Amino acid sequence: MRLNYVETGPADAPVVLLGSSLGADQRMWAPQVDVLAQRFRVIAFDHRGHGGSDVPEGPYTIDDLGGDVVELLDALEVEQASYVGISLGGAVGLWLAQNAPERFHRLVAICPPSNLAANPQPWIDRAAQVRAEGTQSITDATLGRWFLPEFKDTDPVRQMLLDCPAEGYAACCEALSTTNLLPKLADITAPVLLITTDSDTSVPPETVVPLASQIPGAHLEIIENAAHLVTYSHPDVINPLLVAHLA
Ligand SMILES: O=C(O)CCC(=O)CC(=O)O
Repeated sequence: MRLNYVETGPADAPVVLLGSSLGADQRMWAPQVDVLAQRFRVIAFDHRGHGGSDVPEGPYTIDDLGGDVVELLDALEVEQASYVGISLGGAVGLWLAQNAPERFHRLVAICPPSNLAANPQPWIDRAAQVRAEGTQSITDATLGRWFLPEFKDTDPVRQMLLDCPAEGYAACCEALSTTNLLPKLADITAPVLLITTDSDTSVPPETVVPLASQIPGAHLEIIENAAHLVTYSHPDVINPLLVAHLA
C-alpha cells in the first residue's frame, strides 16, 4: 500500500500525523499545518482510496486503514508519534490508540464516529450510490452537513470531494459500516482530547460526549456554533486546543 503524505516542519521535531475525513485529503489540514509546523514535524497523509494514495478495490476495514498508518510510521522509521484525526480520521485515531498504543504518544479525535456498525445500512447504501454515480452525487449534501450556512469558503472542500476516487470513497463507507470502537475504549492509555461541536449532523455530539467518560482521563471540548468540519471552519478555536494538547 502506497500512502501519499505531505511533510512540513523541522525534521528533528516530534512527529504529529494528521488523518482526514471521508472524501477529503491532506489539503483539508491547510488551516492547521503552518501553526503546528512551528513545533512539530507534521505529516498529513491520505487514507487509502483518497487523495494521492493507492486505491485498492474495496471493501476496506478500519483494521486496513489503521494498519496503513502503522506501516507509514514504519516506513518513515518513526518509533512514536502523536495523531490528530477528524471524523473517519478520528475513528482511525481511536483504533490506533487501541491497537498500537506503544506507537502513539498523544491523540486528538475530532468528531469521531465510534459505532456505525450499529446502523450499517446508510453506509452500504452510500457506497452503492457513489460507485454508481460518483462523488458528485453526494457533494452538496455532504457540504450541507459539514458547514453551517454562514460559512461560505467551501469550494476547496467541494473540490477535494470531487477529486476523491469513487471506489476509495465507497470502500471507506464500507469500512465505517463495520466499525465499532466502543468495546476497547477503556483500554486506551494515551492522553486523549475529544472534540465535538454543537451542530454536527454527520457525527452528532450525543455520540461523542459519552466517549469522554469511557476513555480513561480523556478531555472533552464542545465547540459552539460549528458543524462537522470544524478544523476547516474554526481554525482559530481548534488550533490552540491542538497545540495545548500536543505540546
Ligand atoms: O466525515 C467522515 O469522515 C465520516 C462521517 C460522515 O458522516 C461523513 C459525512 O458527513 O459525509
